[in-house]
Amino acid sequence: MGIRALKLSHPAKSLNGTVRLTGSKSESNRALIIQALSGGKVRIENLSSAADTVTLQHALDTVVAGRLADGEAQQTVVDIGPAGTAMRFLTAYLSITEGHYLLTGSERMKQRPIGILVDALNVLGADVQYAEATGYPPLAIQGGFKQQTAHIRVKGDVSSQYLSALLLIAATLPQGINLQIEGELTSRPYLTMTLDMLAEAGIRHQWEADTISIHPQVASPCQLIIEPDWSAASYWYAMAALAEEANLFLPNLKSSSLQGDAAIVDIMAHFGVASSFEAGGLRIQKTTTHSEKELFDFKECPDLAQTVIVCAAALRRDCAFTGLHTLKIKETDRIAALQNELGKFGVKLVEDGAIYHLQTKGLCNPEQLAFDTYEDHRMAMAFAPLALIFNQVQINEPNVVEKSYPDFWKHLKEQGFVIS
Ligand SMILES: O=C(O)C1=C[C@@H](OP(=O)(O)O)[C@@H](O)[C@H](O)C1
Ligand SMILES: C=C(OP(=O)(O)O)C(=O)O
Repeated sequence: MGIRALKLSHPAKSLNGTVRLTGSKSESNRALIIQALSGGKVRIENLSSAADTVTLQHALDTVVAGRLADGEAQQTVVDIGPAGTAMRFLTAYLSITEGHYLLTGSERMKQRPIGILVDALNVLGADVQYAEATGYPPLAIQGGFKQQTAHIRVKGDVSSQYLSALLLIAATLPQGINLQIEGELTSRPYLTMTLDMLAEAGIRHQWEADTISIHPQVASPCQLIIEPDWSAASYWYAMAALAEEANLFLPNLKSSSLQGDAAIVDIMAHFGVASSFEAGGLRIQKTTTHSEKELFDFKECPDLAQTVIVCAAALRRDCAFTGLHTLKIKETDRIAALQNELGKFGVKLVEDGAIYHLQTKGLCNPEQLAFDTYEDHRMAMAFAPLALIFNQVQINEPNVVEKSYPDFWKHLKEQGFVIS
C-alpha cells in the first residue's frame, strides 16, 4: 500500500537543473506489441519505467508462459489494472494468439468502453466475448482465428487506441486489414505514431482518404529507440511557467518527435516558457513574454489538457478549451475531476457545448489545499506545480504517478520541492 497523501512546497520558487525523463509510455507499449509479433527480430532501447509498460510486458510474458504450460486447455487470466493502451492492444493481440484468455483490469477499466474494438475484431473473425457488461472489459477471448474479411469500418472519434490496436496486428493477418475510419479522427498523432513505429519495423501501409490498408508482411530486424515521454515533460513546462525563475534541461528530447504531446512546446510559449533544442536535449526557460491567445484545442493531444488547464488557472488566464470530448472516458472523468479540484481555490471550468471556459476571477488562496487524484496520474502531476504559487499543497494518493512517471516525486525533490 502506498502513502495516503503528501505535502508539497517549494520555498525557493526557482528551478534550475536537469531532469532525466523516462521513456514514452505510448511508444514503449507499441514497441512491446511489435516485438512480440516479430518473432524475436525487434530490439527495444530505453523502454519506459511506467507501470503501464511494466504491466504490459508482464502480461505478454504471462501469455507466453501460459502457452508453454498448456495454453489450449486452461484459461489464462491477464489483469492489466488501469492501463488503457495495454487493454486495447492486448485485446487485439490475444485475439490472434492461440489460447483461452480472460482479459481484465481495474474497476475503472471495467467502465472504459471497448465495444468499438471488440466489434471490429469479431467482424474480422475473432472470438471476443464480454465476461460481464456488454461493451466493457473484462473480455473472454478465444485466441487464434480464421480471418473472415479484411474490411472493417471503425469509429475514429472515441479513442484512437482501438485503431492502433487493429493496425498493430494487421500485418500478421492472412488477408491484412483495410480499415475505414468513420467520423472525425481523434488523437491523430497516436495513430501516426503506430504507423511510424510499424514502418521502423519494416511494416508498410497505405493511407488513402479515410482508409488505412496494411497487407500481410513480416517485420524486419530493427532496434526501436524509445524517446523520453513528452507528456511527462509537460509538467516541467507547467512548473517553469509557475516558478519565479526557471532554467531546466531535459536530456534526449528532440524537436521532431513521434509524440503529439511535443505540442507542449508551442502551447507553453503562450504561457511564458521558451524552448530551445540543444545538443543532447531540450532547455526550457521562464521568460516574461506570453501571448494573449485565448483558445486552446486538445483534440490531438488530450493528455496535455490537465497540465495546461491547471497552469492557466494558476496564471489567472481566462482561456477557453476545445477537444476535451475524450477526457470523460480516461482514467477518471477528467472534466469532473478538474472542476472539483479547481473549485478548491475558486476557479471554475464552465462547459458551453464543446467549449470549456476557465473563470479565474474567484481565485483565492485557502489556508489548506488538498487535491484528490481520482486514481489518475495526470491529476496528481497537473496539480503538483501549484506548490510554486501556494505556500503548500497536499496531493492525496500520490502513488498514482507510477502509471506513467514513477520518478515524478523523486525528481521534484531533486529540484528543490520539500515533500513530507
Ligand atoms: O495510443 C496511445 O498511446 C494513447 C492514446 C490516447 O488515447 P485516446 O486515443 O483514447 O485519446 C492517449 O490519451 C493515451 O494516453 C495514450
Ligand atoms: C489516458 C491515458 O492512458 P490510457 O488510456 O492508456 O490508460 C493517459 O496516460 O493519460
